[in-house]
Formats: sequence, C-alpha cells, structure tokens
Amino acid sequence: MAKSPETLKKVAVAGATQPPPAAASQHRIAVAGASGRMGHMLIEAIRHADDCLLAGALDIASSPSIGNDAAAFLGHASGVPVSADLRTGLARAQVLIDFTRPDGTMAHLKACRELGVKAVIGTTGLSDAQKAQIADLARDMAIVMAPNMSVGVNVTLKLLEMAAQALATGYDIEIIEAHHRHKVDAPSGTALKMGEVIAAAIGRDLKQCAVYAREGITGERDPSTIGFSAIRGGDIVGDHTVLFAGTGERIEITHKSSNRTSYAQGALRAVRFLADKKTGLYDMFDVLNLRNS
Ligand SMILES: NC(=O)C1=CN([C@@H]2O[C@H](COP(=O)(O)OP(=O)(O)OC[C@H]3O[C@@H](n4cnc5c(N)ncnc54)[C@H](OP(=O)(O)O)[C@@H]3O)[C@@H](O)[C@H]2O)C=CC1
Ligand SMILES: O=C(O)C1=N[C@H](C(=O)O)C[C@H](O)C1
Repeated sequence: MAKSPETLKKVAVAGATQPPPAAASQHRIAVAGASGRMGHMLIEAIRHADDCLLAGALDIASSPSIGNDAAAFLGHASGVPVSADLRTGLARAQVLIDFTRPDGTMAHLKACRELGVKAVIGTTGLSDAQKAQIADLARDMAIVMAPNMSVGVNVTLKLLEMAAQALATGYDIEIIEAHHRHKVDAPSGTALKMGEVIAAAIGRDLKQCAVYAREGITGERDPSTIGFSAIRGGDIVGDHTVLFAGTGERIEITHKSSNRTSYAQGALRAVRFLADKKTGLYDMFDVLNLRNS
C-alpha cells in the first residue's frame, strides 16, 4: 500500500540525520529547487547513481518541504534536510545542480562562487543580462549551462544545423513547442536554442529575425524570419518540432520527451564532466563531445 506523505516524512526523519560519508570517488551534489519537478527527478537519479551522493538540498523559504528529508518523497532517508539557507545547503557540496527560476539561479551562483562550488544550470527564461553575468561568474568557477540536458535534444540540435544549411533558401522555418500547464516561460529555452543554432547555421541573427506572435492582418510571411509557436496544456513533458516548409514538401524534425529522466541523467553527465574543470562556461555540446561533430 502506498505510504502517506506524512508517514514518508517520519520514516525519513527517523532513518538518518546526516548523509552517509562520501567515498572519495563520489561526486557530492547539492540540488536546488529540491521539491520541484526536476528537483525530485534529480534526487532520485542521484540515489541510483553509485558515483554520486546527495550532499545538500535547497528550496525557497516558503516551500513546505523546508526541514523535511530531501528524499522523503521516495520513502528514503538521505540524511539531507531541505534548507533555505544557501551556506547550509552548499556546505558539503562540490557541485550544485540548479533547475529553479532565473532570480534563484543567480543568487545560488553567487553563493557557489563564494564557497568554491561548481554549478550545473538547467533553469530557462534567463535574460540576456543574466546570461552575461553567468559568463562573468564562469571566469572564477566552472559552470555547465544548457536549456535542455537530454542527449536526444542535443543530437537534434546537430541535425538542425545540417538541415538548416541545406534548406537555407526556399524553406520557411517555424519552431513549434508544447509543454505542461505549469511551465512559466515561453518560448521554451530549448526552442530558443534551436532558433539560435539554426540562425547561426544560415548566417542570420535570431534577435533580428525571430517572430514570436501573429495576430490580425499580418501580411505575407517574410521568408527571412524564424517563427515560434508555444502550446501549453496538461502534463506534456516537452515536445519540439522544427518545420522547414518548402514548395511541394515539408521537412519536420521532432523531439519528444516522454518523461524527465533524460534531463536528470544529462545533468549527472554534466557533473562528471565538471570533475576536472576549475573555471569556464560549458554546455551540453562540451559534455557530450558534440562541439565539432
Ligand atoms: N535544462 C533542462 O534540461 C531542463 C530545464 N528545465 C527548467 O528547469 C526549471 C525548473 O523546472 P521544474 O522543475 O519543472 O519547475 P518546478 O516549478 O517544478 O520547480 C522549481 C523549483 O524551484 C523552486 N523555486 C521557485 N522560485 C525560486 C527562487 N526564486 N529561488 C529558488 N528556488 C525557487 C520551486 O519552489 P516552490 O515550488 O516552493 O515555488 C521549486 O522547488 C525551469 O526553468 C525549466 O524550464 C526543466 C526541465 C529540463
Ligand atoms: O519547463 C520544462 O518542463 C522544460 N523546460 C526546458 C525548456 O524550457 O526548454 C526543457 C524541457 O523542454 C522541459
């Protein structure tokens, strides 16, 4: 029979009050947004990875999870309480994995720099100014940042580079994404990254050519534009399609996530990649060795 959340919490608290000592070979990881959708996926993935140990858990002060064992939702006692205090949450960690919100991520990164903790950033919706600040922080610390950590999406980005070069003229480019009703940013970080990759491949500037909305008498489509459409509904995990619409034919390149496991596994690959890095800003092309492929 399934245990109630309150029972799980008590089991967890009774079981351990400290994380077990880390083996020298284990990556000691703190998770921000520990009670979020990705926070839970990450804590579960860390629990099942022999080379990783949960060493800290953060959430915002208003979160009902504060003070609970971070793995209570799994019926497991990790010995790591969820904390709103950055120093407490990061004290034992070598790396922070952060899938939260832009303001939270920026505050976490500043604490990481101060405490000598590396960072894997999955948060989307960051402004250009925030991205510039992250590049600046990466002069002092090692960071992997990517709007999508799944292997499949990053391979899709490589396919898009090739397709865009071959279809640069005569094909209208539209990026369509669909996500769950709880998503707060649009277009998705992945859709924007797809747009950037395509624009770079065909010598356009996404800032100049992106069209994010159409309504009313729009006039004919400008062939130099890249269009975006965002659908929000239900529990859609994350679908992305790039449509190259020509005359007499259409090419569609689609990636669909059916659960969030691939994001969490990608984040753990990023943690392993960072093990020998002291500074620098990297993305999943670096982690997956796709940069020059
Ligand atoms: N790069 C990738 O591969 C992926 C990226 N994402 C991105 O990750 C982010 C999180 O997604 P998801 O897990 O679905 O979102 P959730 O809303 O489920 O989780 C976000 C977590 O962060 C907490 N939080 C909210 N605001 C702040 C803040 N200001 N400071 C610190 N923590 C905060 C939330 O607390 P509370 O619930 O109490 O508000 C919650 O625990 C999004 O930007 C999403 O686009 C998602 C999947 C894959
Ligand atoms: O919020 C999500 O869920 C997701 N966000 C990321 C994005 O904005 O691209 C990655 C994935 O699509 C899921």
